[in-house]
Amino acid sequence: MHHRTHDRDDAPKAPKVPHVSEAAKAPKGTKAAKAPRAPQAPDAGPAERRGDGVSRRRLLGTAGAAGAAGLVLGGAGGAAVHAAAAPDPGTALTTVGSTGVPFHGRHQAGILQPTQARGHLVAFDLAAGVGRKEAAALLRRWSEVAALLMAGRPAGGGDTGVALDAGPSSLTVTFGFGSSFFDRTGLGSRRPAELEPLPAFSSDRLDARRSNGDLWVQIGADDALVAFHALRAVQKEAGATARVRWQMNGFNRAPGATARPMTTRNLMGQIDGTGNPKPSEPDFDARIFVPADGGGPASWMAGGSYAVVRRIRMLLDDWEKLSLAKQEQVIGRRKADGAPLTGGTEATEMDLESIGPDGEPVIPADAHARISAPEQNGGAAMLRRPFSYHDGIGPDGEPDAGLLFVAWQADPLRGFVPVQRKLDRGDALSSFIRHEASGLFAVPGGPAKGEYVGQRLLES
Ligand SMILES: C=CC1=C(C)c2cc3[nH]c(cc4nc(cc5[nH]c(cc1n2)c(C)c5CCC(=O)O)C(CCC(=O)O)=C4C)c(C)c3C=C
Ligand SMILES: [Fe+2]
Repeated sequence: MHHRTHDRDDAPKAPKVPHVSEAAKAPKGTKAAKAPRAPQAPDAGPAERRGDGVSRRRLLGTAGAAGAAGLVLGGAGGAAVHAAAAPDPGTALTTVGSTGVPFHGRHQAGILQPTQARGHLVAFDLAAGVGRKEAAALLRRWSEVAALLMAGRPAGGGDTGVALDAGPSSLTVTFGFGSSFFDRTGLGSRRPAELEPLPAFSSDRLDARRSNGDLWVQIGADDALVAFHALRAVQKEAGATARVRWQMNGFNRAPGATARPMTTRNLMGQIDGTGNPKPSEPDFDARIFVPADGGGPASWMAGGSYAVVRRIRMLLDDWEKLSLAKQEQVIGRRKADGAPLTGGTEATEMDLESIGPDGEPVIPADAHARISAPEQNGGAAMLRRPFSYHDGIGPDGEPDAGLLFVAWQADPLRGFVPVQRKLDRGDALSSFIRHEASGLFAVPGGPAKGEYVGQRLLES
């Protein structure tokens, strides 16, 4: 299978997918939304998502034509599927499989890229007796395998073959360090102040066994087998050095599922991601990434970011009993199109001053979108890049489903913490959600070529 890469000249050089025009080649960098408050990169729909200038309609046209050809040739739906792996490169159905993300770069992959259709979040604890040297060797092995898999290549000796016929499918593998990693490896003096444990919130119902961890890996791909393959490879490389502490599996809308590029929906049915900071905004980098000028004990974090991970259960049986109008009041935005209750489109700014004929604010005082907005929190902002999850029905007879909330910021004290403090005090959504697990991880900047993730911490 031929692979395309999103951007950057350090990407593996591979032939392009035939039938995708030159216009489909990815421009450098992540494309920024143009309209104010437009959906930002991680949640934008396929054309924006890929940053490749191929319109959704155009992709559909390609897929439609190739699918039809498969049906004609094979005479069955299954044949159309197999056409993607057939030797004739002209039969590619879409670019979903062939799209790759570079492993090397200023930031690790898996932060700025659009959320993928499938995700795995895994925390590991170092085994007893393991120290800095073994941890460094593990990060080196993990980096090597991630680079191979993200380029659509096998993991090396003993590859399981699970992803054999697929391209990289926008696979990203992202690595982070929990606070306990620094104690375990004798690196306490290098622990960033930003990794100070999150404060307790009154609504927390946290399960310690599914929280935190020495190391954290986020895997995302637009194909479930590609994601699983990467998960197994990462677990295998952990070997005797680290063992899984917890694992959570998530999903998002598949690219191409909607008729036009759209911000994704969560399991409550809301368009979720609209208010995210946009890479085009002047303060985006400062809000999301650690600056290079540190020079202190945590200067190894330059270009990195802090990931707040929360497993947030949705109390769907209760939520689904609410009328549409009530649901919209809880969020402050319309369910159908994500527009603020004060009108316009999804891209329109909320008018937080607007008063309705009943004398009440049109966007209620306890509406989630009002309370969490940066202008209500001294400018605090984070890049939300979540996966939904569904683990069947819980012992309480209710769906064990919700959001694997992953928020990225340069400093949790200027991102997640002040916003969650405010939400904890009076968010209308809080009756319908429960925070069940939590983690905070330092995610270093991306590796340069020849480097592994975390090398600047582990070898200097
Ligand atoms: C502490 C941070 C946040 C938590 C926890 C959180 C949970 C959570 N949110 C939704 C659904 C929506 N959130 C929306 C907006 C929004 N949420 C946060 C922060 C947290 N959310 C922020 C900073 C914002 C943006 C506010 C703004 O600038 O306008 C929305 C509206 C659409 C959008 O902007 O994304 C929805 C819907 C759920 C379901 C949830 C927990 C399960
Ligand atoms: Fe939210």
